[in-house]
Amino acid sequence: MEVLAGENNLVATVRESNCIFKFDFSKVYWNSRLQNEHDRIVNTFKKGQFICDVMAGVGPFSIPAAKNKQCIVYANDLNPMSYSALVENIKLNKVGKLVIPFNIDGRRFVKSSFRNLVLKAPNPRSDSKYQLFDHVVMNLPATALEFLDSFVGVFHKSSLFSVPSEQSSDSESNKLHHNLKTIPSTTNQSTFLSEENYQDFIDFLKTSNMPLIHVHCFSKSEDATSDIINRAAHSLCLTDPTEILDLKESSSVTWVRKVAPNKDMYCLTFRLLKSVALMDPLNTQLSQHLNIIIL
Ligand SMILES: C[S@@+](CC[C@H](N)C(=O)[O-])C[C@H]1O[C@@H](n2cnc3c(N)ncnc32)[C@H](O)[C@@H]1O
Repeated sequence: MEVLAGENNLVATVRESNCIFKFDFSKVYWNSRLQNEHDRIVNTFKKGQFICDVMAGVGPFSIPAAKNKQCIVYANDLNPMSYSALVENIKLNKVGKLVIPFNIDGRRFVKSSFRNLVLKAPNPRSDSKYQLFDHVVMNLPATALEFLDSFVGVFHKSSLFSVPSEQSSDSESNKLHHNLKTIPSTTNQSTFLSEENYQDFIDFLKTSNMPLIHVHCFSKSEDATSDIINRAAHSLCLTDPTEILDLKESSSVTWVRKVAPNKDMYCLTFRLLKSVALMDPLNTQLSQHLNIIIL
């Protein structure tokens, strides 16, 4: 983007969904054509739910979710400029008690935020013993389907209880949890590390709703639904793509907008399968590696 005439200043203040967003157009992503899509997704959230916004930008899903639905949102963006604008917009909209901002890669964010939420249990807002996200939003249409591999094994013992190789995200989230008064950090996290507690968590999962994932993508295919489901299934290590659509009440492929004559943007919504979340990520990586060698 370039200024052709007038002051060389691309800082804008925009109103959307009862919220204010301030950002520098030349440094971050903003598209007012997505307002309907932002509203459509946020309208599916129920009051007080837990949201994981993996590619949050300057906050057009996260901030309305907090301000209009009182959701607790873990909001992340890899671009430091987006992160700074997100932090400023959290302040502008006075949702600092509900939105926790992060500035790390999306894959790492999925793993660490899922683990942190489970380990921060119990949730004082509900009777539930452990807390899971209710919704995950992934709006990076060019590659977000590939990021679905971060959910493989996200609740496997090794993902939940091993010490992460990079500590920064955890210490940052611990610091931020102190600001988030609605979820006090637990003092005795080590109790979750035992075999017995992991079994307790597995029993909890048996009767729990898994998160709904809303992942944006592009497709040029005439049969966009099959194209998108096949690509998602591949990232999720599913041999049968129809498994994604098994839970028909919660799965859908929604057309969002045309971005070029032969290219459309869609949103795939599906409930994370327990079998995917509990897969052993090491075995999966090994079998994928072996497949590559054999092929
Ligand atoms: C299409 S924009 C969407 C932003 C916002 N959700 C919205 O609807 O306006 C995609 C965002 O993903 C961020 N991003 C790109 N790669 C990323 C990654 N590996 N991890 C996390 N965020 C990433 C970009 O900085 C950008 O802000």
